[in-house]
Amino acid sequence: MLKAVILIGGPQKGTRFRPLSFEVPKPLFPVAGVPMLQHHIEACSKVPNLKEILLIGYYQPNEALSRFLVTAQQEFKVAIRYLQEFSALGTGGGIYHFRDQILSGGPQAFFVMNADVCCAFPLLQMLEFQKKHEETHRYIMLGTTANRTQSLNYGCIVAKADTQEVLHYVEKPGTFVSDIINCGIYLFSPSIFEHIAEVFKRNQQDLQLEENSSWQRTEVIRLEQDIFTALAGRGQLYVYKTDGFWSQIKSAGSAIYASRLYLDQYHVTHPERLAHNKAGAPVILGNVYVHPTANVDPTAVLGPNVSIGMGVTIGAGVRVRESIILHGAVLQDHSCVLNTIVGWDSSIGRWARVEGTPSDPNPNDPYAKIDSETLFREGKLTPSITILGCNVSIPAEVVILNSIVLPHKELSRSFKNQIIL
Ligand SMILES: Nc1nc2c(ncn2[C@@H]2O[C@H](COP(=O)(O)OP(=O)(O)O[C@H]3O[C@H](CO)[C@@H](O)[C@H](O)[C@@H]3O)[C@@H](O)[C@H]2O)c(=O)[nH]1
Repeated sequence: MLKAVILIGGPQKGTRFRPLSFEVPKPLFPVAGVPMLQHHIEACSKVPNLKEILLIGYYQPNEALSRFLVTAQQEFKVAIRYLQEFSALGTGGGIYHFRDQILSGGPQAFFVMNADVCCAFPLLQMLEFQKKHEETHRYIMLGTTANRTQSLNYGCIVAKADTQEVLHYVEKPGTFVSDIINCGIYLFSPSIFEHIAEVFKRNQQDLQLEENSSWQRTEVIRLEQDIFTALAGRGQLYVYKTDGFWSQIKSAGSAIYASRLYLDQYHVTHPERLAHNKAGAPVILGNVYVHPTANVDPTAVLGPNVSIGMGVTIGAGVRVRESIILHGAVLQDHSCVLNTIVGWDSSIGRWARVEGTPSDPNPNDPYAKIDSETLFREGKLTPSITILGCNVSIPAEVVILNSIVLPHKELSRSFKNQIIL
């Protein structure tokens, strides 16, 4: 029997996702028409004998999460539970704290996945890789190739060329270590907890020596720095390299990029989710997802890379490209929306133009990843995609460019490169 754990983090971690994470926990933000987490869950549901998925995080239980769990369990016919950490315990501390729940029922192995990645999830291949070398391959991490500069933003893996044994692991190094990076998806045998227990005990001893020590700190354990670095070179940790698509989803801009990757995958996995050109329907360019309840005027032009949410209304002559339109939004006649996320229930007036600047990876570098852009550079807002928070109202005939608009704002004029509070 197998299990899977998805590390969903908690509220303060989603800062690069504001103002969207005000409304919905980041792991539930829709990517290619479905909550980010649903892609992980669907991949797990295709693994034979995977009996349970545990979401571990420090969000307060909330209605959106509970509703999602109920629907996902029904749709994917797999048990899913949310386990709440009392505070952020780190990527290793969370699974250690809930080790009894993970190990109940006696799984031979379990997957651990970061929630904020988008990926083809080659879980079956990882399992096969482990099975082939049962004696040694206790812990497998998914790796992919990045370019030299960007590799510094990730966990870097040096592996033996023939066996793929991890010889050296450095989390976000200061100088170049390796162009193979950690994708944040692992397959562990239960014995991983022995290694985490060692770190836990060491933390305890260290804290006993300190004054004003806090009990909580012994429980904070990072898989990357505390476990992988120590396991490297000991013949137990291996990397399975994938050439499939992979990206982090840290910022709102990367959600649009991740949507593009998943929409492309829908040609194989969910062709029914892709809109097609037909008589009396809007013009579709490239990959577009339209929720069945959306009301789109046949003279609108959508795509490429557009996701239209539940109950959205799109008027005559509207143009949408490289954007996510969240549920209940209204795009009035002849408005134009490019490289933008339009928040829930927002409305864009007639002939208005809402536009952002994409932060796509360099298309000429096959290993380039999306940069998780910082909000400000040299005191100025970096040009990025435009984000309208929920219930924002944009008047007719204005231009909103490279801006972030906080929820419930009623704008009265054009704006450029601004955060509108
Ligand atoms: N439950 C729980 N989850 C957490 C916690 N801290 C982080 N997470 C979750 O763990 C994942 C990793 O988050 P970060 O700690 O922010 O790390 P990172 O900068 O994304 O880097 C990690 O992922 C990269 C791939 O995307 C890796 O390259 C890198 O090595 C590392 O594993 C995210 O899904 C986040 O929600 C925690 O205390 N508790």
